Amino acid sequence: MAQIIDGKKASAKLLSQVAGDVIEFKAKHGITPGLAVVLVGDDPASQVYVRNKVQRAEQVGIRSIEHRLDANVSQAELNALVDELNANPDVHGILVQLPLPGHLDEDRIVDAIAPSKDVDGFHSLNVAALATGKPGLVPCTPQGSMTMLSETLGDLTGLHAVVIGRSNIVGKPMAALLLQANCTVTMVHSRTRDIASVCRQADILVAAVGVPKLVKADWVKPGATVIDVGINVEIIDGARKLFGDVDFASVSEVAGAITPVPGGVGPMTIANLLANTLQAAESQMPV
Ligand SMILES: NC(=O)C1=CN([C@@H]2O[C@H](COP(=O)(O)OP(=O)(O)OC[C@H]3O[C@@H](n4cnc5c(N)ncnc54)[C@H](OP(=O)(O)O)[C@@H]3O)[C@@H](O)[C@H]2O)C=CC1
Ligand SMILES: Nc1nc(=O)c2c([nH]1)NC[C@@H]1CN(c3ccc(C(=O)N[C@@H](CCC(=O)O)C(=O)O)cc3)C=[N+]21
Ligand SMILES: [Mg+2]
Repeated sequence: MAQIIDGKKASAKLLSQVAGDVIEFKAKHGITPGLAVVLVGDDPASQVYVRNKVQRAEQVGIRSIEHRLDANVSQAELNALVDELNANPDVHGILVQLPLPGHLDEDRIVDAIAPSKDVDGFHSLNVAALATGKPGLVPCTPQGSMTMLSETLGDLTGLHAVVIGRSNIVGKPMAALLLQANCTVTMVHSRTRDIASVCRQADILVAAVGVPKLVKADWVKPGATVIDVGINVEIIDGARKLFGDVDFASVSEVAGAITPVPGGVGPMTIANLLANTLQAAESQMPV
């Protein structure tokens, strides 16, 4: 039976570090770090995440400001809000919850955010910084996954990491961080041939797909470390249940260590968002 990597515990540790650093920041600068969360439309799943983010922010002493916009908001109206938040000195971090409704251009909105306030690390300049190993804001989910990997495995040098999924928000930045940590990195996706046999070579297997229970026991090398990023919601007998991209019941009998869903990557994502907000606030202070 695999070791269960406890994301709640890891996130509690990071949150308490951030809370301490926020106290220092306030004492030093006399202001409170602020995070603006922009939610367009009324998708219930997004509302849950946004509520979680706002609650955790308050717990660590970060002021959070929620902006809810109608699903029909125009590109110009959303851009105007982002411009206003960019100019507001009380706002140090800006997160626009994705995905946006289809009539809005996600790339243009993300690139409208001031790079120094881009706590998701999705702005083109932060993407470039990550790709070239320069300092910048790093996406929260991959960052949180790396922390759990390091705590589980120590130095990752030379390990073969396979990342399933190539999205800009998870798969690609995850691969960049693994490469930076000296892993040999393979990316697989919906067009990969014989995906099971590629995954079976992995010492580290990261699943960021959005297909419930896609990864089966025979995709996993015995003893491998499995990071399950997937958050798939199903309603079973009227109750809301979460599933990862990994078939936890069977894979946990083969893997050496595995993150559960819920209680794995999700809580670490939020803790890293708040760590990034503090980092962003620090970077905006006069020297
Ligand atoms: N825990 C957390 O904090 C977070 C969780 N998530 C969750 O992670 C998952 C992935 O999110 P995201 O990256 O945004 O998703 P996207 O839909 O943007 O990307 C999914 C990727 O998976 C690939 N894929 C789809 N089906 C298959 C398949 N059958 N076999 C192999 N590859 C496949 C796609 O391939 P192709 O490119 O070829 O289409 C694509 O690259 C979701 O469940 C999401 O909810 C996301 C963000 C944060
Ligand atoms: N701009 C932007 N940035 C994001 O970081 C972003 C986003 N858009 N859009 C959606 C995805 C998804 N995401 C999650 C964050 C926390 C949990 C989380 O806390 N999950 C809990 C369970 C929460 C529940 O009950 O649903 C857990 O896994 O234990 C899940 C998913 C961030 N995302
Ligand atoms: Mg996506």
